[in-house]
Amino acid sequence: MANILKGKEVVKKVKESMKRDVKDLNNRGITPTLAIIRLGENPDDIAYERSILKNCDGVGIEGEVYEKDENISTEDLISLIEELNTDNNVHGILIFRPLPKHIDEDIIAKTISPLKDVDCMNPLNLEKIFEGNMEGFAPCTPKAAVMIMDHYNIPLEGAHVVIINRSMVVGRPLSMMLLGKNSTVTICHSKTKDLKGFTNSADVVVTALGRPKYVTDEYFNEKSVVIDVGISFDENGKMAGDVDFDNVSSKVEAITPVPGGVGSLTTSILLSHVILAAKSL
Ligand SMILES: NC(=O)C1=CN([C@@H]2O[C@H](COP(=O)(O)OP(=O)(O)OC[C@H]3O[C@@H](n4cnc5c(N)ncnc54)[C@H](OP(=O)(O)O)[C@@H]3O)[C@@H](O)[C@H]2O)C=CC1
Ligand SMILES: Nc1nc(=O)c2c([nH]1)NC[C@@H]1CN(c3ccc(C(=O)N[C@@H](CCC(=O)O)C(=O)O)cc3)C=[N+]21
Repeated sequence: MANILKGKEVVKKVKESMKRDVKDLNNRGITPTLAIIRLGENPDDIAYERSILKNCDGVGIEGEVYEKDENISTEDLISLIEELNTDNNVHGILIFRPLPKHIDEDIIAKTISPLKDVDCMNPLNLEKIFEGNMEGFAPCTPKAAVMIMDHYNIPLEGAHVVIINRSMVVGRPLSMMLLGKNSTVTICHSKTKDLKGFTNSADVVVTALGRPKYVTDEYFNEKSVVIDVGISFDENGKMAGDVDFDNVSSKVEAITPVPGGVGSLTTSILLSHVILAAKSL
């Protein structure tokens, strides 16, 4: 049976320091506040929003949702972000991605104030990640994946890490963070030939396909470390990762569960960034 890399232990550490910081901020009359912009009804976004709001309550952060039609114009979205940028009661801004196809993502990313950019969308913040500087607002999901591996002492220096995902939320920034850890990184995606060949020869495999239980034991060897970022819901509404946990956990060295893995830590890291923003504004 594999070593189960639970997010819970890391979440606990992050939450403890958040509670202390919120108390200090409250004493100064500040309630740390996150503005969430959701365009349309994407189930991935709604799942994240639900988790964020639940966790906000637990630590004393105010979560405000700005739900807009997915057909909103780039101009209207820019106006909303500019209002939030100048609102002194808002400390962090999160926009769910991917954005609708007609929106100019470059302009939107540049519009978010770098000081409120809690999920690292602005190129000024992203640049730091590309340079290997992980201070400040690192993208929350890649940061969660790296923190879990660090917590459980998974060696990353010199390790071959295969990432199945090339999105701006997960795969691309994660590859840069792992380069900063001296890993050798391969990014795979839907056009990759012989995916199993790559994953079987890797030391660590990070999956973020968004396909419940798609990845089976044939993808791994006995020494594989498996970090499952995928969050989907099966036909009964039950949360599932990309990896067929029951089938894979009996073979590999270590694996993150879903729920209770990377996703839970992503949410806590986001909230810790809101507090960081509130402390520095
Ligand atoms: N745990 C957490 O905190 C988070 C979880 N997620 C979850 O991660 C998943 C991915 O999210 P996101 O990056 O936004 O989604 P995307 O749809 O942008 O990314 C999916 C990636 O998987 C690749 N892919 C899909 N099918 C296959 C396949 N059969 N073989 C190889 N590669 C494949 C795609 O390739 P291509 O580029 O060629 O299309 C793409 O790069 C979702 O389940 C989401 O809910 C997301 C963010 C945070
Ligand atoms: N700019 C942007 N950044 C994102 O990080 C981002 C995004 N857009 N769009 C949507 C996807 C999806 N995503 C989820 C994260 C956690 C849960 C989740 O359910 N978390 C649970 C626990 C899950 C578990 O236990 O594993 C919780 O925190 O309580 C779901 C979905 C983030 N995403």
